[in-house]
Amino acid sequence: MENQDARKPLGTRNDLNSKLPMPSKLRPPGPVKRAMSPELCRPTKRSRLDSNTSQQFSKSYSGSLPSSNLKTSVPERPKPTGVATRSTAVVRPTTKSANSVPSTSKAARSKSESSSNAGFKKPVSSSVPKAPTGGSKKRPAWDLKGRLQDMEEVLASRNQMSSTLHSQLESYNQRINMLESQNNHLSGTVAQAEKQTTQASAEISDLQRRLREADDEFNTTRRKLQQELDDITFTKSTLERQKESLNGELEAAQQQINGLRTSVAQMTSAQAGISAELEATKLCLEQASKECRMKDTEIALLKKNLKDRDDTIEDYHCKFREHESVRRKLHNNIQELKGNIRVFCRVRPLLGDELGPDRDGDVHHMNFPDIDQKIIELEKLGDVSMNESTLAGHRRGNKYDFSFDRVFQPASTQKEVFEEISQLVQSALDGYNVCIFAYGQTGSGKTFTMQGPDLNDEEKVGMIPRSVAQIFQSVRELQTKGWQYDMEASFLEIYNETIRDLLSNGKEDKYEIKLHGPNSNEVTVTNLTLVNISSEDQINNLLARASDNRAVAETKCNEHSSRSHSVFRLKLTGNNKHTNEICQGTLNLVDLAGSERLKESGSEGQRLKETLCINKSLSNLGNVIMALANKDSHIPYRNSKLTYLLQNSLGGNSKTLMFVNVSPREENFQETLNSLRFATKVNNCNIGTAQKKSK
Ligand SMILES: Nc1ncnc2c1ncn2[C@@H]1O[C@H](COP(=O)(O)OP(=O)(O)OP(=O)(O)O)[C@@H](O)[C@H]1O
Repeated sequence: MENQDARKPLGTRNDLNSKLPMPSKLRPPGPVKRAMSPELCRPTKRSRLDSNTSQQFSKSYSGSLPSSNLKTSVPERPKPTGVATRSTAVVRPTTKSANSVPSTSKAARSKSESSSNAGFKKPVSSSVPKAPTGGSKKRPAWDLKGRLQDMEEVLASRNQMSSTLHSQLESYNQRINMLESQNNHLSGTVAQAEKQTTQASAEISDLQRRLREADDEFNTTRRKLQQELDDITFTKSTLERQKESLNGELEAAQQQINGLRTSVAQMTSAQAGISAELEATKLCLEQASKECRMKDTEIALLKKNLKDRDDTIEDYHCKFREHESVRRKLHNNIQELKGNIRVFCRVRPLLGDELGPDRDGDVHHMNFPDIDQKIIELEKLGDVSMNESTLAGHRRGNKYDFSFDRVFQPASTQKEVFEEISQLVQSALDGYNVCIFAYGQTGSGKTFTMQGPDLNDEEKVGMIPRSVAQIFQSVRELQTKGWQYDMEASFLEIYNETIRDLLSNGKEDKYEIKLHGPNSNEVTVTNLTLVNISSEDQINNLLARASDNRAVAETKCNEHSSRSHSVFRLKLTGNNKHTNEICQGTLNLVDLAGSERLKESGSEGQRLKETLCINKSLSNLGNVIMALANKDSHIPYRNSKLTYLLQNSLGGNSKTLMFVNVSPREENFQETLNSLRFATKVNNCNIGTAQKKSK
C-alpha cells in the first residue's frame, strides 16, 4: 500500500489524454502551467508517516547525529522547472549541544555518537539518482508528447529517489532502535552503578561509626585499666604500710606473750588461794538461801497486808462518795442561806469616745464604797433631769445607794464574774434548775457578760461558754465517782412574743410552749432544735450558728438582738452507776431585751410595738418573782412567753441569779437608776427552797 500512488506507472497515452485537458484551439500559445494530478500533489500516507518518523527522530536524536553527515546523506531535491512542487517531508536534524542528551554518561554518549556516525557515513548520496532537469531544450507548448515524455522521466527519477530515501529511512530507524537499546542498557548500568555507590557509602558510614565506637570503647577500657592500675598501686602501698605496722605489732605481741607466760605462772600459784576462797563463799551462799526463804515468808505476809489496805481504801472510797452526797447537800444549804434569788450588779467600762478628754476611764457619778463589793452608789453630778418619784428609796441627798449580792466594778474581768456564779452552775449538775438572767438597758453589757464579744478570745468569753467548760470539767471529775451525764442544748429567742429557733438550719417553724402531762412540770417547745453535746468545742459552733441566725433576723429588723430575749438552755441528766442515783438539772442563761422605758425611748411604729412587748414581758418577769416571793396562790407565768418558758426555773424548785448590767455613762443615769431599782425589788424576794430533782 505504502507509496503505491507514487509508484503507480503512468497510464497509456490515451489514459493520459483522457485525464489531461486537451488544449483549446482558442487558448493562446505559450507554456501551459498545469496543476499536477491530485494523486501527485497530495502527500501520500507513507510520506506522511516518514515525515512524522523523521520529525520524531529529529527531535529525539538530533544531538547524536552530526548534521554534516545528514546533509551529505540526504539528496538535494531536484527542482523540476514548470512542475508544481510536492510537499515532501525532509529530515532536518537540528544541531544541539552534547549537554542536552538525556540520562547518558559521557562515555556512553561518545560511543553512541561514534557508532551512529559510522552508520551515517554510508555513502547514500551516490545511489540517489539525479532528477532530470526536464531536457536541455525547452519543448514548445504544443509538443505535448514531448512534454509528457519529460514528465514521465521526471516521475521515474522521483520514484527512484523515493525508494532510495525509503531505504535510508529504514536504515535510520534501525539505527535509532539500536541506539535506544544501547541507551536503555547504559541507563541500567548507570542505575546499578549508583545503587552500588549508595551501598558503598552506607557501608563506609557504618564502618566509620563502628570505628568511632571501637575508639570510644578503647578509651573507656584504657581509663578503667588506668584507674585499676592506680587502685592497685594505692592498695599495694597501703598493704606495705600495714605490713610494717603488723610487724611492729607482732614484735609487741611477742613481748606480751613473754609477759603473759610470766603472769600465768603467777596466777597458777594464786589459783590455789582462790579455790580456798570459793569454798568459803559456798558456805556463805547456803546461808543466804536460808535467809531468802525467810524473806519470801515475809513478802507473803506483806501482800496480805496490802490486800487488807486495798479493802480499806475501797471503804474510804465508799465513804468519800457518801461525803460527796453530804457535800452536795451542804452546798445546797449554803446556796439556800444565800437566798434562792441573788442579784449581781455589773458596771461596764467606758469605751472609746465615752472615755472623755482625760481618758482615765473613771466613772465619776458612781462609787463603790465597801470592801465586800456589795454596794454601788450613784451620785447626781450635773443637770441630769430625774423624775423624783421614780427614785424613791435609798436617796441620800443627791446620792443613791444600792446593795446587791455582789457588785462588779468596770475593771472586773469575765473570769472574776464567772468565779462568783460557778457554784450555781455546779448546782445544775447536782440536779437543780438554774436560771441566770442578764437585765439592763441596751448597750449596758448583757451580751458581753452572757456570751462574750469574741468566742475565740479566751480572756473575754462570757458566762455561757465558761459554764459549759466548767460542766465538762466537773463531768470528767464526777466520772471517777461513777457519774455519767447526758447533755442537751437548745437556743431560742423571743421577739415580739414570738419564739424563733436560733439553732435551726434555716427552716422556719411554729414553736409552741408545752407542759408535759398534768403531773409533770417539764416545759418543752415544739419543733425546737435540741443538740446533744459531747464536747466543749460544739458549744462555740452552736453560739456561732445562733449569731448567724440572729444576724439574718437583724437584716429584717434593725437592732433585732437588743429587742429580743435570748434563752440558752442546757439540760443535764446524770446517772451514778455505783449509787444508782439519777439527777436532772437545767441551766438557763438568759440575755434579756434592752429595758429602756417607753417614755425615755420615744419609740413609735414598729419600735413602739417592740418596746411594749419588752416592757410587758419584763414587768411580768418582775410580777412573777414578786408573786413567788409573796407565795401567791396564782403565779402569772402565762402572761408572757418568757415566764411561761422559764416557769420551772423561776419557782421554788430553782436557783435564780440576775445580773443587772448598767452603763457607766452619765447620760444613762436615769436608766441606770431604773435598772438598779428593778434589781433591788428582785433581790428582796425570797422564793423558797430549791428542790433537787433526783431519784
Ligand atoms: N465588761 C465589759 N468590758 C468591755 N467592754 C464591754 C463590757 N461590757 C460591754 N462591753 C462593750 O459594750 C458594748 C455593748 O455591750 P453589749 O452589746 O454586751 O450590750 P447589751 O446590753 O447586750 O446590748 P443590747 O441590748 O443592744 O444587746 C459592746 O461593744 C461590748 O463589747
